[in-house]
Amino acid sequence: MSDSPTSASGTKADEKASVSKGLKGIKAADSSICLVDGTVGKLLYRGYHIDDLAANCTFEEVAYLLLKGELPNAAELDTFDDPLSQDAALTPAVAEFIANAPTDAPPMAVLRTAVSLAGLADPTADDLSADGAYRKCIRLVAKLATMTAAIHRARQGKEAVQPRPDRPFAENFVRMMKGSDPTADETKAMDLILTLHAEHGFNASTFACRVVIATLPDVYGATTAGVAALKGKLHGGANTAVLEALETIGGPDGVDAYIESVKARKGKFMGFGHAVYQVEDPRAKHLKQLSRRLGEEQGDTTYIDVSEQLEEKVTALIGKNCNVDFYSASTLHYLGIPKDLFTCIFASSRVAGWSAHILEQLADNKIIRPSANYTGYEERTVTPLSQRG
Ligand SMILES: CC(=O)SCCNC(=O)CCNC(=O)[C@H](O)C(C)(C)COP(=O)(O)OP(=O)(O)OC[C@H]1O[C@@H](n2cnc3c(N)ncnc32)[C@H](O)[C@@H]1OP(=O)(O)O
Ligand SMILES: O=C([O-])CC(=O)C(=O)O
Repeated sequence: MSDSPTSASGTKADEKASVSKGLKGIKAADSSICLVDGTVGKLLYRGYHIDDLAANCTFEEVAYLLLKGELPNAAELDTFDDPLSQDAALTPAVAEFIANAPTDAPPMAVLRTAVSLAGLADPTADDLSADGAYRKCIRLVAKLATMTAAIHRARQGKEAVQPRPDRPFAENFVRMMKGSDPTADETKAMDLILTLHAEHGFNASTFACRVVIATLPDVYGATTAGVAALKGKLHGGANTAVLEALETIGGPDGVDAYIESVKARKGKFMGFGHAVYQVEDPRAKHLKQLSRRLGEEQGDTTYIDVSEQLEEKVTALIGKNCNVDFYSASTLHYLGIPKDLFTCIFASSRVAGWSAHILEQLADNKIIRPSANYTGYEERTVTPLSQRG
């Protein structure tokens, strides 16, 4: 059966009908969560500019804003913090799965499975009432950071560090990864990274969450889809690919040769280009500054020096700016995080945006089912197997 109206002649469907490949530029639903204006590089979460949020809010405040629509006052934030910290601990099955996962498995694959497994341990997983779905979302915002930290520890053969309900989110996150208290600077850096990555409209992973939740399964399944989509190197996985590029380049002297090698194999420059921004990604400058500061504090600016050179040369060459993944690579590296964990850090933040979209989709649901411009055979008859050449 054709998936779209066929031509009047009844022969092959019209191959020239207009499609928007990748749904680029198509508005698939109303949403009040995020504005991304790619022509001027403007990003608003619920009407607040990303620069304003980056300067003035913690990740908890941003998560509250995304999920509830307004910034919290102090009392509201306290109330929000309760489930956020109490739900942070992992259930035994999930903790055990992470502790025993193959250490060479991609951390994002472990995270994806852990999120799905967490759904099995929640007897209320299928409750999609407004309250029920909200509680699941908070649970996942709380747990992805704990999962990420536990994955990091397990890969080093170390015991997971339990979350401390009395600690702020970013501090707890770094603490669970390091196994000791972070410095105020490390906590601030993590807070900024989490805020900058939390939300970005109908990006691929968020859209995947919305497609899944729109069939009314459960929040865990929708979030699993988000993790699965974010893993790819054209999306969240680009941050790992950027660090691989920096390692290949080695130092400022290697930049030109690297650019030539990408050109020669007609490859893509990881961390450059964006589906929406035609100008600078407004998050990149924050990460660039943070990366330089961390590099200077550590007395090793190699990767930030290389990144800045690469940015200048690649932008001039391909006419595309760097995106959020570009400077997050050197930043996370300076924070001592191994490159294949970068995308899990991204997921631990983006889960706030995914959750807001899951709740928004549920509040005014319509199954998401676009059509294809069918370009195959119109209709033909089956030749019996014995007669096929
Ligand atoms: C959090 C995020 O997801 S941010 C994005 C992270 N991804 C990356 O950094 C990977 C590298 N970048 C890319 O692959 C792309 O720019 C994407 C996937 C981000 C956006 O893709 P599109 O919406 O198709 O971008 P756009 O329409 O501008 O691309 C048109 C052409 O420009 C060229 N182009 C785009 N980005 C790049 C790049 N980084 N390097 C070289 N050429 C590029 C390609 O020829 C592309 O066509 P193709 O995809 O058929 O090869
Ligand atoms: O919006 C997109 O296409 C990619 C994304 O998630 C982001 O830039 O944060």
